[in-house]
Amino acid sequence: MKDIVSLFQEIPTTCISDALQGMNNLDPGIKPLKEQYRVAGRAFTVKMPVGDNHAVLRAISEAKPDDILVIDAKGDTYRAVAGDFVVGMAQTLGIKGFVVDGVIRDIHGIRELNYPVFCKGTTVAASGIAGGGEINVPISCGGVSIQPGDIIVGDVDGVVVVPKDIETTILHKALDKLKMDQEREELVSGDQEAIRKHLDSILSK
Ligand SMILES: O=C([O-])CC(=O)C(=O)O
Repeated sequence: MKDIVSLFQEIPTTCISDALQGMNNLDPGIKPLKEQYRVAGRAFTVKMPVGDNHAVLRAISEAKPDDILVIDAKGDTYRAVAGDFVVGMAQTLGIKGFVVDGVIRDIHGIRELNYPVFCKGTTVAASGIAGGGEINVPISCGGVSIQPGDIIVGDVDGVVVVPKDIETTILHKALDKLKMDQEREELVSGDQEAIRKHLDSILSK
C-alpha cells in the first residue's frame, strides 16, 4: 500500500481543490517554473521577514528529505527568497520542492536544476541574511493557513493544501472526483446525443 503522500501525488490539484470546496488553494499567481512540475509532500514552513532569508537557510538545514519548503515571504516580489545556489543546496539535501509566496532569482539556473519550484516569478535582488523569521510554525502563504506537516500538492494549475487532520477524508473525496472527471471525459468524446442528455440533466435541476 502506497503512503498517502504518494497517493496525492497522482491526483490533479483540480480534484483536490474540489474535494476541499475550493477553500485551500494558494494565490493562483504562485505558479510552477516549468509546466510539467508535479509535486506532493509535507510542509516544512518558513515565515520570513521581507528581504531576510536567514530562516530559509535554517529550514534547509533542518527539513527532512521529502519535505516541501513552504515560504511565507508576504507576497514580496522585489527581493528573492533564494537563487540557484540556495535552491540547489535544498535539492541535494533531498528536500522535494519549494512553494513561495514571493519570488526567486537566477531563474535560468533554477530551471536547469529540474526541480519543482512554485513562486510568483523572478527578480534580480537577493535577500540579506539578517537572522529573523521563524521555521516549523503555522503560517499564512498565498492566502491559506498552513500547519507544519500539512500535505502540499502542486502542478501546472497551482498549489493546494490538505490539512493533515482531514487528509484521509479529502483523499477519498478527491479520488471520487477524479473518477467522475474521467467518466465525463469519455462523455465529451462520445456522441452528441449523450452530451445533450447530460446538459439537460444539469440544466433541469
Ligand atoms: O544567496 C542567495 O540568497 C541568493 C542567490 O543568489 C543564490 O542562492 O544563488
